[in-house]
Amino acid sequence: MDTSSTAPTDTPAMATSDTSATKTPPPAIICIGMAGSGKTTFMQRLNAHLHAQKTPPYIVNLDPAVKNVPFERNIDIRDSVNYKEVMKQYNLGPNGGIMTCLNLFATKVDQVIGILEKRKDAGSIDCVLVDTPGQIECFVWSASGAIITDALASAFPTVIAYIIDTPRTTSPATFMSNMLYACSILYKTKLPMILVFNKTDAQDAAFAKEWMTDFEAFQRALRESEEGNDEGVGGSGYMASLLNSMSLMLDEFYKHLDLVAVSAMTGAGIEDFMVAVKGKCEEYERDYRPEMEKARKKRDEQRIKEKEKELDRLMKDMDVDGGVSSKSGRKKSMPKEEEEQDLLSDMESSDEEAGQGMQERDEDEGAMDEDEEGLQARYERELREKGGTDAGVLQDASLRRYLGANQM
Ligand SMILES: Nc1nc2c(ncn2[C@@H]2O[C@H](COP(=O)(O)OP(=O)(O)OP(=O)(O)O)[C@@H](O)[C@H]2O)c(=O)[nH]1
Repeated sequence: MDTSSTAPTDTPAMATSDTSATKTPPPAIICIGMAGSGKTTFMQRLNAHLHAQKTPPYIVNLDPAVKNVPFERNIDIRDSVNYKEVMKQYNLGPNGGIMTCLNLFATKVDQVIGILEKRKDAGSIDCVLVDTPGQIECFVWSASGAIITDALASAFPTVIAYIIDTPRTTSPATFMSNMLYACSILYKTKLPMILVFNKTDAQDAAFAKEWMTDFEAFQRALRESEEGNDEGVGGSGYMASLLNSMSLMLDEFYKHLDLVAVSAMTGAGIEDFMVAVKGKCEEYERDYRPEMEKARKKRDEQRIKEKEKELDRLMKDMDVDGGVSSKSGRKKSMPKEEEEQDLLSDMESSDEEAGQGMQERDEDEGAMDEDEEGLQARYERELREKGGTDAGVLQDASLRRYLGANQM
């Protein structure tokens, strides 16, 4: 298979002048957002900002389908897998191609984390930036996306930056859809999240801040859009009441989020974003890491228990526990039901040994038996019809031998 799947290579990140920064672990920022929300532009702006601060980030591109990336990457999925070739070889569409590339890349995630950890230990990383495919579900809802995110989160304080296209979110319906998506990503990844309202040079994000902090303001906007027959709300009472109940439910969710208004185009709000990242990293260390470690410990314990159970079962199957004195012997301390079950299987096996159990029929063998029987019956009938013993026939030594052999 020529998917050009090679080990990820990294381009050395510039060593920072201030190695004291390594005292606090560098954050990993995973940029997720709908297609066209401005992830790449945002990363480009962030990259420029961090370079200006003399803390250049370590950049990982996980979008195999992107054509031009306007900044230097240290690790690029496109160096490991060839998106077009994957599509051709597996006969896939664009989304299937992206998912397969991510799956192939996920098999090398240990190497990627190894590279990152080496750089972290050397103190040459201040921040890891990860760009993801615009087909959000390919990353968020795929097993490989979860593997990559988990691996990163186990090595670095990881923050999700959920990029939102502000001008396209001004209607209560699209706003709510976006919030639900963010909520599901938070639930899926279980990582701290920052809502990045991008393109604020084109549309102020004040309305979003208001809707997220003042439930009544959102209700008002809902009513207005219903009266104005807004896109998605459409005068149907059902949609408005659905949004209404959802906004109540999401009220709790908003409390766990930071909202930052930025313009990737002009650079406004980037500093606020970095402050929010710092806050989320503290939150990660305080709340998320202990939870993650608890979950990992539980998973390991569960795995050990399952292994012990398997081993126990295997030992029983092999009679290593000494519970059986002989094949037909009674088994020590065995519950009645189990004993019956075991007896049944013993019977089955002894039947099999005696050749009475259910066995596959050998067709040739059966045909031969029938032929032999038929021949003997035919011969006896012949004898009877010819009046008992036909000297001529019985004198035939070979036939006598044949009859004798069959009557034995
Ligand atoms: N006005 C304005 N336009 C922006 C801003 N950020 C991005 N854009 C524009 O939005 C469009 C999409 O930007 P990208 O950065 O390619 O978006 P993306 O999310 O990476 O796109 P995919 O990777 O294809 O999903 C481009 O035309 C950008 O110029 C911004 O802050 N303000």
